Amino acid sequence: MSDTSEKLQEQEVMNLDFTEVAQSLHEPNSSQVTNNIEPEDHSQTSCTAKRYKLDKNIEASTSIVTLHSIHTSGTKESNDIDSEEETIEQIDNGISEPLHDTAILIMSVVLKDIDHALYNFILSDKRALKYILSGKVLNLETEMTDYQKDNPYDLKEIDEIVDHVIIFGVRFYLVKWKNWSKGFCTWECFNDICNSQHLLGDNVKDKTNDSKQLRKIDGMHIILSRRFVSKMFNLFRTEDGLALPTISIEDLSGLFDNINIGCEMRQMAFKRNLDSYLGVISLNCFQYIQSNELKQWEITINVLSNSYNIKVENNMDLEGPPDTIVYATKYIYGKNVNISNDLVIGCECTDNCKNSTKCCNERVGYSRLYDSNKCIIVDPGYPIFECNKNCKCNTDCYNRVVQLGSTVRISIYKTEKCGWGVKASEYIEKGRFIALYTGKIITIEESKTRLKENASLSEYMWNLDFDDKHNYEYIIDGSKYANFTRFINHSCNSNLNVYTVRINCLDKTLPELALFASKNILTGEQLTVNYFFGSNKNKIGKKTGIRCLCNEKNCQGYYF
Ligand SMILES: C[S@@+](CC[C@H](N)C(=O)[O-])C[C@H]1O[C@@H](n2cnc3c(N)ncnc32)[C@H](O)[C@@H]1O
Repeated sequence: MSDTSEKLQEQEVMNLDFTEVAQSLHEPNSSQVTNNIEPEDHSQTSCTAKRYKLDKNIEASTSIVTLHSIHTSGTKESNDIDSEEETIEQIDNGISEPLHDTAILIMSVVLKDIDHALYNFILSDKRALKYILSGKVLNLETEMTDYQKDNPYDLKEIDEIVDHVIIFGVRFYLVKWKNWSKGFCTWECFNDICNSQHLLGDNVKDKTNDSKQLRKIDGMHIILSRRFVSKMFNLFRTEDGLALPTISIEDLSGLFDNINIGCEMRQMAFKRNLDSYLGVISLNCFQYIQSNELKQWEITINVLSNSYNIKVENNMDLEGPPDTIVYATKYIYGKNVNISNDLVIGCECTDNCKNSTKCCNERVGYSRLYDSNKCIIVDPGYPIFECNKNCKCNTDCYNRVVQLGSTVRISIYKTEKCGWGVKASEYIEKGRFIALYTGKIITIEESKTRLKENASLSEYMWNLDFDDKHNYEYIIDGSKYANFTRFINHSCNSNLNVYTVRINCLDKTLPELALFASKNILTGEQLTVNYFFGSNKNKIGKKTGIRCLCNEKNCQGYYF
C-alpha cells in the first residue's frame, strides 16, 4: 500500500465522529433520522469505513471486553479457528448460565427470531470471529477521563452488587441500580466505581468481599457500562425513541479489513473504532429486545385494563418494563380486611340524574359532583357518592364517572431523574377523571410490619384516612399490586387531586381513591400528585427525607 493511500485511510479513521452524527439528528433540516450516516465516496481507497470520528468520551467510557472462555481454574484463550461452523457451535454451546448483559446471548436470541444482517455477519465472518474470540480486553481505561470525572457514579445509586467476575485480571461488578429493574443491571469495572466514589462504602464492600468462586463464563461478552449507555442515549435520543447510527456490513467489514494494516497508531485507531462499533451494535441488540419487551407489557396491561389507552415508552435507558408489579385494576383485599355489607340505597331519578336534587350525593347532604362533561366540580376533600347498582338510572347517568373506568390516554415513561413516571398522551381538561389508585388493602398492623422490613414502601402506601383522620383501619399498598397510577411521581406543584369515592360499598373504612386533574394538562405533561395530599403538611420541608426533584418554583426541597 502506498504512503498516500495509508495517509488517506488514517484521515478517514480520524474523521469518524458520532457527536457530529448525533448533531445532524437534531438539526431541523435533517430529513432522515435513522439512516443519516451516508458513507463518503471511498472510491479512492480500499477502506469502506465512514467518515466519522467516534467521540472520545464514548470511546473512553466504553468497556468492551471480548473473550472466549474463562474457567475457575484460569483463562483459556482461543485464537485458532478451524472452521466457522465449529466456532459458532462453540459459542452457542458455551452459554451455560444466561447473563442479561452478554452480547452473545443476545445474538443467539435475536438470531433465532430475525434475520439480522449485522449479527449474521459477525457470526459468519472469519475475521470478525477471530477478532472477537482473540480473548483480549479492549479499551479498558484505568484512568478516568474528564467526562467520567465530571459524571461520577453516585454510590447511593447502587442498590446491590449482584455478581462479580474477574476477566483477565480486571474485576467487574454486576450492579443493580436503585429504581432500575433487575433487567437493567450493568457490568461495571471496579476502578470505575471505586474511582468515582473514592471509597467503596461498607455496604458494597461487604457484598463484594465474599469468596465466591469465579463463575465459569463461556462465549463472547460485550460489556456496556451504564455510562456508555447513557451517553449514547443522550446523543441519539429523538422524540420517537433512540435513533442509533446505522452501521452497515461494509463499515464493519472495512474496519476488519484494516485493523492489521499500517502503522501501530493507525491500527489502534481502527481497533478503537471497531470496538465502539461493536458497542453500538450490542446496544442496538439490547434495544431491540427492550422494545419488544416494552410492547409485550404494554399489550398485557391494556388487555388487563380493557383499554387501548396506555403506552409504555423508555427513551432514557435500556431498562425493560417495570414488570415486577402485578397489574391490578381493582383493590386486592389482604388478610383481616373485613368489608361491611351495608345495603346501598339507590336513587329514583328519572332524568339520568341530570338536574335531580335527590340523587345519591345530594341525598347524603352534598352538592352535585360532576358537570355535563363529567368533570369534577367539587373541591378535594369532598366525599363522592356515585350512583350504584340499586339506582334506577343507567350508565349514561351524570353521576357515574369513576365506575365507568379510566378513559384518558396516558403513557408510562422513563423520566430523566425520577424513574418511571406517567404523562398525558392527550390534552386533559381540569376535573377529568384519571384513574383509581389500586393496590392491596392491608391493615395498619400489617403495614407497620412491612415498613419495618422496608421503609421505602411507604412511598406506595396511602392511608385510607381521608374522611376520618382518627378512625381509619386500612392502607392501600401499591408496591406490588397496582395499576399505572403507582408510577405517578410526586410534585410540590402537582396537577392531580385525590378524592374518596363510594359506589356499591358504603363501608366508611374502605373508600376507593380516585385521581382527578386539578388543572388543564397539556399533551406530554407529566401527571403528578402531592404525596402529602390530605396529610399533615408540616412533614414537608423536614430536611430528613428524600430530596425532591420536581423542579417546581415552590418545591419544598424534600419529601418523606
Ligand atoms: C410511588 S413511586 C413513583 C414511581 C417511581 N418513579 C418508579 O419508577 O417506580 C415513588 C418513587 O419515585 C421517585 N420519585 C417520585 N417523585 C419524586 C420526586 N419529586 N423527586 C425525586 N424522586 C421522586 C422516588 O424514587 C420514589 O421512591
